[in-house]
Amino acid sequence: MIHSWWEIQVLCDPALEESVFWRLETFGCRGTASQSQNHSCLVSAYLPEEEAHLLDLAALSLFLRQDALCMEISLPVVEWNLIDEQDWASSWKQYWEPTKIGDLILVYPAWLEPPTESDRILLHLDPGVAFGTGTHATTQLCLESVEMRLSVKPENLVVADIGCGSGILSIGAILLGATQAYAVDIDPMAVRSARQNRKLNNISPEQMKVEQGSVEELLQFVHEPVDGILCNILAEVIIDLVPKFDAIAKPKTWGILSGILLDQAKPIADTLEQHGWIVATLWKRQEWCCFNIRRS
Ligand SMILES: C[S@@+](CC[C@H](N)C(=O)[O-])C[C@H]1O[C@@H](n2cnc3c(N)ncnc32)[C@H](O)[C@@H]1O
Repeated sequence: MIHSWWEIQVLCDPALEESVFWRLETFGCRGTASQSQNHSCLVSAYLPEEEAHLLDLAALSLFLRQDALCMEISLPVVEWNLIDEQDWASSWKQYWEPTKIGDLILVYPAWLEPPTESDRILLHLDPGVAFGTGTHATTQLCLESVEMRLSVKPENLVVADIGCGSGILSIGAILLGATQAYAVDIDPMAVRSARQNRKLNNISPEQMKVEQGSVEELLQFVHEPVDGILCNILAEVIIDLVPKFDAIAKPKTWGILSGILLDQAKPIADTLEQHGWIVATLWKRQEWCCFNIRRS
């Protein structure tokens, strides 16, 4: 069966780019990518046809225009077209390039010939329809925090990756020295993508277990509390998940939470405090922030 996708393209002022990413992500888009075009920015994003009606797309366009009006910048041009899965695969891949993250990782598109020599650890990735190419600030903040946490070379470190998307955080953690990662995502397409990327990076299914679900499902296969929790999901979802972290945490467990807009930081911090977590550091990039947390 041919699967059709909406290709949504937004030509906007670069100042609007982060809002556009956020709106598209909230809308449920996958494979979001951007490229510079003269003094503008072209953001492309993809969504299965059955997940949006024309009216939804029109409303999205209206929100994007309202965002630009509030920021007093030029209005974006928003267009959408239906394309089939094969076109989708080639459409967005052309915009994605190898991306350095932190001091150690180089995220490398799986369809490009890898360099024979590199002073970085190569993380091979084909996210398919899943979120997590490494180009988004929220993923970068997470991976940089993982690098910082693992710089002390801990032994037998186990992480849980909630909302794994392409698996980029679990794979990154293992390449940086974690012994074991448990990854879950409610989206079956993300589960498929994370498993494929695990294979691309020569990681065994035992070392990186990937299952469909969330914290509840994680509990069925994680029998010991983990050392680190990685979670890059929208703030509203994180607020619901924080009370469930207890079940997989021990007194020294740390967490890295991303996907949080700066103006959502306070409710997240309050929720964490109410559930026995301390915000150790808060890293910012553009309008996003990433919480490094530990038990109080
Ligand atoms: C922003 S993406 C993050 C992907 C990847 N971890 C990264 O850092 O780039 C968020 C992912 O969380 C998943 N998700 C959303 N709500 C969830 C929940 N309650 N439990 C588990 N996964 C969830 C989505 O399907 C999506 O793949």
